[in-house]
Parts: sequence; structure tokens; C-alpha cells
Amino acid sequence: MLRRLHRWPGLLAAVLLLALSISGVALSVFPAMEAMSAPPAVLEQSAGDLAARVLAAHPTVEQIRRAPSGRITAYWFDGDRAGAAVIDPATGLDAGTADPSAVKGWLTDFHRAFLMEDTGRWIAAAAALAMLVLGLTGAALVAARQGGWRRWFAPMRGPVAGRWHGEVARVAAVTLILTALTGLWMTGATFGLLPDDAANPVFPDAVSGSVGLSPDRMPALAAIPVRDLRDLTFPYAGDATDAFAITTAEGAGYVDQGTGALLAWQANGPWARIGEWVYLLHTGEGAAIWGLLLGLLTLAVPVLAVTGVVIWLARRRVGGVLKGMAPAAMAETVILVASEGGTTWGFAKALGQALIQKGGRVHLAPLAPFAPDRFAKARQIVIMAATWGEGEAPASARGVVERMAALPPHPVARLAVLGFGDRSFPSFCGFAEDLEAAAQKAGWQALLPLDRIDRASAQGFARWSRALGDALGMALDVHHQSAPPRSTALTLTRRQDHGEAVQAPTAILRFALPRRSLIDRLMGRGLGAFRAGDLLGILPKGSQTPRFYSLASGSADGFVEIVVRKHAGGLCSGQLLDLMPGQTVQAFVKANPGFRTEGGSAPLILVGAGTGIGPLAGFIRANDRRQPMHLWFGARHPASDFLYGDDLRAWLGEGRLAGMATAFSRTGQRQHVQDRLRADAGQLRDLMAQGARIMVCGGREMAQGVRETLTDILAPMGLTLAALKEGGRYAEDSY
Ligand SMILES: Cc1cc2nc3c(=O)[nH]c(=O)nc-3n(C[C@H](O)[C@H](O)[C@H](O)COP(=O)(O)O)c2cc1C
Repeated sequence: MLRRLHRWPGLLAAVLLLALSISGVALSVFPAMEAMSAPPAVLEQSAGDLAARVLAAHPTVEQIRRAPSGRITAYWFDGDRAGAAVIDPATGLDAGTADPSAVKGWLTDFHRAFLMEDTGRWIAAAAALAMLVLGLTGAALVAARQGGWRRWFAPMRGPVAGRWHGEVARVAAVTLILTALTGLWMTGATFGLLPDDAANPVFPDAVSGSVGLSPDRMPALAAIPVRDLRDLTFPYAGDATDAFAITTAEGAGYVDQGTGALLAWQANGPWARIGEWVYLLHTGEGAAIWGLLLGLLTLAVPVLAVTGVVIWLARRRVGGVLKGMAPAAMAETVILVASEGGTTWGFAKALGQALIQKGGRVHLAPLAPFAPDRFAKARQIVIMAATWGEGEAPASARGVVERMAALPPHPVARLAVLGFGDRSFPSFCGFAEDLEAAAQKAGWQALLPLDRIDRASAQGFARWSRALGDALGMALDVHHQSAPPRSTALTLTRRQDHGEAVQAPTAILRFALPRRSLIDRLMGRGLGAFRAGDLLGILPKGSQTPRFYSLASGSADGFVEIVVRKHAGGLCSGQLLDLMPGQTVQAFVKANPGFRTEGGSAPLILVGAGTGIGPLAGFIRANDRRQPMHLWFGARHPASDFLYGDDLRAWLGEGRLAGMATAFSRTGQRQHVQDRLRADAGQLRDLMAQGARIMVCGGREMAQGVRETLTDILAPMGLTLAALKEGGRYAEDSY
């Protein structure tokens, strides 16, 4: 509901809001320009003093106006020729032209009414209303995504467009809501929809009848500082029955031209006073710095509009709609999905469609925000949750485990959790396990025990669906084959072979970086930007299931590089090792934010063995800032599988790599990388004392050995790997 309320006003008003925001940003510069170009104010000057000086310079002056920016303009008549000029308050003399900027005038008309008078004003007001709805629903969505209002500024993860949308929204939301509200107020005032209680004093019944007192000797004008002045209209020349009319920030009144006494005064009412603030907050006029800040934050609107449309297009691609879906409050079966890459949505829709075909009332929704009390009629809730990072929740479902543990269970509905993951990760379906544990703790009734689907297995899902059917007392057998991800052809440009002599054929494969047009970039097509440590999914011929390889290069390097070891009988590794320059494979990139370098000056301890050197070599190659990186690398024999050996030596010379320690298992040394770490325990502790971060990459057994060794080495310092991981100082990519 919240998302729909956010989506439709957004898409409908996107173009209008773009026009309003861009003209608004341009207008925001004028208050600052005016404030800078206005002649300096005179400290503590009174309205009387200013009027006297202007009168001396322009004996036929009719009116003096002070803009919120501090700019003072005088208007007079020379015979029948109207004159006007910006005035220097110190001298009363002309200091510049009073002609309004044509650009500003055009921009203001465009911003207020798209150059269409009243019709345009209503359209602009509708756009402001859309922006208000977008701001409020958007803020609620950010809070839901972050796992609560208190986590508003907690780090955000997820796909690029979504992250940019969220990051920008959380900085600009308050200002955008304020701008929409003040804009709507100003429209209301223009159309007379708000009470008008601005001062409008009645002309005095009697005046002294004398004339000629100099304004600087008038007590009423002496009491008004120039900074409060808005408008001073002089009496009609030669008319002894006329009076000075004065308007200030507080109200308006009349002053006798013979005695200088205040003859009448009326203060502004509360609506007019609020109106003044609204005007200042919306335009920044009279508050130049606020105006510039406002302009800067309004730049968020184009960013939000573009990323919003990209998110919508991406959702349409993966999500789509479930035909015949019941509303949340009416559904018997509720399917909740936590997904990052979108494949889990495909399974959820297939299940939903099958249940609807059997006459069920089904509702399908994202897992977050988890609010079981919305499902008033639910008999069963099915959670389908993918695992990301290292056993973590997809970005969109962060905070749900905590929420689930804290909330009371649904009074009626029974729960089934189905995990989607990849058995080759150390924490297979870790997020689904956390959800199941939280549900048990909160006291949910189980519909089915936790089950896990490995690598989007169609067979695994069909088996689970049959078990679900049994639990629901119906025959169910749902078959869904997830579509292979959109892939791009990569052409091999170079291969370096290693390891043949030590029975570990391994190759460093380098592919050309395919070109992407601007349209491809905007639509998220083609190989996106990536960094070393992200994953390259390869679709081998004869299989729909991708195999993932850690990237040894970033897109900034201008090529795509992976390190592949041939596995006996391995379909994908076999095809890759047979590849010759000029030949292609189908591939796509997946971000792996849990395994990235963070820069800074603290040392980085890199530990890898075999093909695990890939991403580490990528980190070192990209180390232009010369962060102290220390590598511990294990292989079989220096003459055969010292991957990147020449490069590493060159990078040591260039200072990209600060230190390198190697361990070889098939030489006289007979050492594994863990043994070398143990031998270098003193150096490792020194580096840790300097705040070093550890990154480990390689096979699962090696990673296990490294963890045990590091645990022993770090224990005397009172450091545990769990605490280091929690603090972001230990990251592992094992396979
Ligand atoms: C960077 C990355 C990290 C992953 N981490 C895990 C993990 O720790 N445990 C797991 O079981 N699966 C992990 N997976 C596998 C995904 O859970 C699996 O591909 C799932 O089907 C994705 O579903 P989705 O497309 O709906 O997000 C990971 C996948 C990627 C790309």
C-alpha cells in the first residue's frame, strides 16, 4: 500500500516535479546574488533617516521599498517620467538599476504557473501535493527499509539505483516535505483560500494639516529601524490632508507629515505572520544561505525522479503482478518475500498463482515491513527468504529478524519459512535460519519445518511445494524454473596457465570489457560497474545455473579478470579452461559488498591460497593510494602455480604491496599459508595493533584453517574473530 502510494504520484508527477525543482534550484541563487549585490546596510539606521536621505537626492520621491534581501529601491516622478533606482542607504543616492532581472521574472512565472496563469498554478499545486505524498510515504519507506526510524542514518545496502534513491531521500526528505507544504500554503494564499489578516489600517479621520517636517525629525519614523521596513509611501505632493503610509514586518500604519506622529497602526494577524515565515522558508528570500541550501537539497528531486523510474522499471522486470491477488486484510494465505536479485519472487509468484488456481485467497508482498497484524484473515503465512552477504538478509529485509522476535505471533496463522541460498556458501540459508529461530522464540505455530532451496533448484522447490500441499490438505506440485539472469557475451583476450606440473591446472582469464551505451547504463543493461571481489556469474553451455567466480579486476581496470581452477568433471571450469582468445562466454556481474576494501591508511592483511589470490590481486592492483597491504599467499610450487608472481613482485616495487609472505606445500618448505601466518604471528599482532583489517579468500578448508590460526594468534591481544567481524575488521570469501 505504502509503496503503491509512493509509486503512482511519483511516476505521474515526475516530469512536473523535475520542471519545478530545476526552476526552483535556479531561483534559489537569486536571493544570494541580491544580498551580495545590495549596497551595505547602515547599522541601526531608522526609516526616517533613510527617507530624509532619499528625499534629498530625489525631491519627488513617492515610495521606498525594502526587499527581504535588504535591497532598497526608490520610485519617483520627474514631471511625467517615472524613475526608479536601487539606493545606497548611506547616501540616499542611486546605486544601481531597479529593473527586475528578466531571467528571474521568467523563471518565477514558470516555477509558479508554468507560464500559464491560474491553470498553471493549479497544476503546480497538484505537483506540490504529489511531492508531499511522496515525501511522507518515502520517509516511511526509508524507515521500513532501515528497520526503524532510529536507524534512519544506518548504512544502506542494495542495488545501485535503490541505494542512491534511499541515500538522497534520507538527506533531503525533510526539506522536500517542507517545500511542498510551504508551496501549497502559498497557492492557498494566492487563491484566497486562507484567511487574510494582514494589516490594513483605516486612513486617519484627522491630520494636523501642516506639511514640510523632514522625515528624520519624525518621531514615528525614527522609531522604526530600516531592517523592519517594507514600504514607505510619501504623501501626495502639495496635499496637506495626505499622510505617510508605512508597512513593516509587523504591521502597517499612517504617519502625520506635519508632526511626524503615528496616526493609525494595525498589527499583522497570526495568518499573515505565518505567511511571512512560509514565504521565507519556500523562497529563501531574506535568508540567502538557507536559499542556497534549499536549492542544493532541491537538486535531490531530479536524482530521485531518475533513480525512482529505474527502480520501477527494474521491479516490473522481476516482480510483475499476481493475477487475482487478494488484499492483505482479506487473504487466507500470505506469501512474504525477501529477495535481492529477484529470483525468489519468481518462485513466490508461481506458488501464489498455483494457490489462486485452487481457489485460494492469496496475498503476495515483500517481507519488510513485517507487520503480521495487517493479515487479519490469514490462516497461513509463508516466508520465502534469500540469504546474502555472509549469511545475511537482503538489503530490503534488514531488521525483520529483530522485529519478528519482538512482535507477538499471529493469533491464528501458522508459519512456514523457506530459505533460498547456495550450499557453497559457509552460511547456507543463514537468514532463513535466523528467521525460523526468531519465529520459534516469539512463539509462532509451525506449518512446516524450515526447508532450504539450493541454487534456485526447480526440483527442490517442487518437493517442498508437495509438502506444503500435504500440510494444507490439498494436492500441490509447483514447478518453476527461474529464468537465467540477463547475461552479456565476454570475449577472452588473454590467458595465463599455471599449475599443470602440480596437478592443479589453473588459468588467469582476462576478458575485454564490453562497451555500454548511455541507454544501456540507464536501463541497467550490460555488464554494470564492478570492483575486485564482486562476483562474475558464468552461464556454462548446457546448464541454466550460473557458477560464480570472484572478480580479480574492477571495471576501472578496463578488463574483466577471473582465476579458474579446473575441477575433475566440472562443467563450467572445464569449458573455461578450454577457452581460447577470441572465444566468448555468457556472463553477468553480481555485487559482493561484504568483500570490499575500504581504503584509509590502516594496514590491510590479505590472506589467500590458490585461486583465492584473484580478488586480492585486484585489490593490490587498484591500490593507487598506497594503503599498506600485506599479503600472505599459499600455493603448491613457486615454479608452477605462483599465480600473479611477476605482478606481485612488480607491485611490491611500486609500493602497491607493502609486504609479501609465501608458503609452498610441494617444496622442501612443505608449508601451508596457515603455517606461515603462525610463523609471522609477531608481525600480524603488530599490524593488528595498528588497526589492520583482515581479508581472507580461498577454499573452505583453507579458510577454516586460517580462522583457527588467527584465533590463536589474536587471543593474547584479547581479540576474537567474531568481534573483529562485527566491527568490519574481518571479511572472508570462501568457496
Ligand atoms: C554476493 C552473494 C552472497 C551470497 N551469500 C549467501 C550466503 O551467505 N548463504 C546462502 O545460502 N546463499 C548466499 N547467496 C546465494 C543466494 O542466496 C541465492 O543465489 C538466492 O537464490 C538469491 O535469491 P534472490 O535472487 O531472490 O535474491 C549469495 C549470493 C550472492 C550473489
